[in-house]
Amino acid sequence: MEPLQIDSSNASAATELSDTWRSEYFSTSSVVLCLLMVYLFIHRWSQRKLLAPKSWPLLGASIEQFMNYDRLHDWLLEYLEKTDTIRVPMPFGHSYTYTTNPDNVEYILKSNFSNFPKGHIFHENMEELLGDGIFNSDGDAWRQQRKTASFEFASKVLRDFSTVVFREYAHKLAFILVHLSQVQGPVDMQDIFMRLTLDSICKIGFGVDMGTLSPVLPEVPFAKCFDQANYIVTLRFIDPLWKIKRIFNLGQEALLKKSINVIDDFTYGVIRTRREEMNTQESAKSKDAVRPDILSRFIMLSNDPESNLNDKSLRDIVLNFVIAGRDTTAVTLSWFTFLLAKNTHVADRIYEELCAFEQERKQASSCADKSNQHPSSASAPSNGSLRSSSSDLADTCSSHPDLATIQACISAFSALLSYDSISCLPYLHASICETLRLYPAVPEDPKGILSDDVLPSGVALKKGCMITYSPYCMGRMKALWGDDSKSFNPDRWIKDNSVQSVSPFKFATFQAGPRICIGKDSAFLQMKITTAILCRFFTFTLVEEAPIKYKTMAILAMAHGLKVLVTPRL
Ligand code: HEM
Repeated sequence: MEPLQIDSSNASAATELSDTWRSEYFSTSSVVLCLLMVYLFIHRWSQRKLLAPKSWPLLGASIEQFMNYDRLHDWLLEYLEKTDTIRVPMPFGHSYTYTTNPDNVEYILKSNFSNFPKGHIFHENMEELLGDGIFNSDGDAWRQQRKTASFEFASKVLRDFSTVVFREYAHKLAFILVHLSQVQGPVDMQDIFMRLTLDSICKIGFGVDMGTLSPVLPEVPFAKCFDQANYIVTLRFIDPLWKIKRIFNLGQEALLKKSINVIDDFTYGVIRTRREEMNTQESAKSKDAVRPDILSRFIMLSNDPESNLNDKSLRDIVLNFVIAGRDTTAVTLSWFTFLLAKNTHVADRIYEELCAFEQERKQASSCADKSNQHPSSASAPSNGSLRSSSSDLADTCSSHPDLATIQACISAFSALLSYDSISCLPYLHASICETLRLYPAVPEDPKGILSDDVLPSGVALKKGCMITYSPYCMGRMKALWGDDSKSFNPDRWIKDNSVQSVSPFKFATFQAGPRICIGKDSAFLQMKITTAILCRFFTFTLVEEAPIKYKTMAILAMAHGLKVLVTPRL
């Protein structure tokens, strides 16, 4: 066989061609690369004076945001301290604007309210968890729920019912702490507060006894899945790929699906039970059928075909009230306890206020008892003659602090706490406000933008993007609270021995305007009753090795809980 002949002139031509092609390819690539570098350089250079996060083409500032996700609020604060409104560019030309300017906040929440609904981005991101509930709806759907819920919250029946429930559960909590204080080792107060508020909102909201607040601290799959779902839907705000992950049921989105199933099973179960109770002839006749809980009112409303309320709407309503009533109050109580553990002088002042309150109340009730027995002798009793059996008990408590007497003291003290009586605890109230200033339960509150707009500070807003006012950053701004804005100082709230009200557009922790938090008074009622008992009977010591930091999600929860040592105090 003839060997294959290679035409050497053809081969060298081919080599030459490929060399030329290669060198052209490399030089073109080098030019493109250089142009890209120049473009990137100019892109970044043109932003050198920008006080907001700098962007990259196509990606916006998402890399920087992702890298700071665990400390998102403080990352924003670093920028917002330089200028009160910033634009954070996101991938594909989208952007989030953040503001801490009270005039802007008033404009968004009140003056031009109709241009800043929750919007479709928020609705879409939150839909699996919140559905079309009050937190996640606009227009008529929101108005209808707001009207019914406002009516409920304004009722004295609900207030009285809530007071009894809050007192009962706070009392139960204190007994559990007495028990746990005898056991060596730290207690996770955030977990306990979550149980407290879950049990109370389920009782007040749906008339259901959950029993999660019990000395054995049982596992609560609903609560675990609820927290997981809350975290994952918040993550969607910075993850441009979440929809793809949802379609293919990948990663966090797969976990979300599982969590939602558990949540739904629980919620539909609550609705079914309540509906059955209301439908049975026997309970319809009993006075229990007209329980003052929120779900019962909505179920009654759903019987009217014009209301358009079905089981799915009731499910959404239930979950929205759980997120509203459970997490917000529990995390505030956790941050409050954390701040007291770090500021023992504040804990001591609250304790003194509560001891004085206890003394006064006992004297007042003793006076009332005496005047009931001897109406003619009501005018001038001497202090010495006013010793009631409960103050005798207090003496016993101090001298013999065994478990049974501590518990008896707690019970006697709890009985003094009512809606009216707790209104005269200014320092305690101020300490809660101060906690909410530094650690607002809803740290960032985003709104959609319906049409192009300009904020009072002059910043332009683009239709379809998002504007967020940041209660977390606002609470820490020197420009709003002075040089000591980052320190915990309840006295800043007090003038002439009473708590000063502050504009809700500056202290925006409960939002403001037409969508202001409906449960604000209820939250204060529960927080004051609970903290009064806690501060009167316990001290809390932080456990060194446990770092306290927040987890970035819709609610400002502590990432690793709040591990403390609890010591009874008499
Ligand atoms: C420390 C406790 C609380 C804080 C800091 C707080 C804060 C807030 C904030 C910032 C909003 C506006 C959220 C948004 O943009 O939609 C809100 C709304 C709301 N809150 Fe609260 N909240 C607290 C407790 C409660 C409680 C205990 C309830 C009821 C049980 C409640 C019921 C509601 C409801 C129903 C809304 C929706 C109002 C609407 O959109 O019209 N909140 N709350």
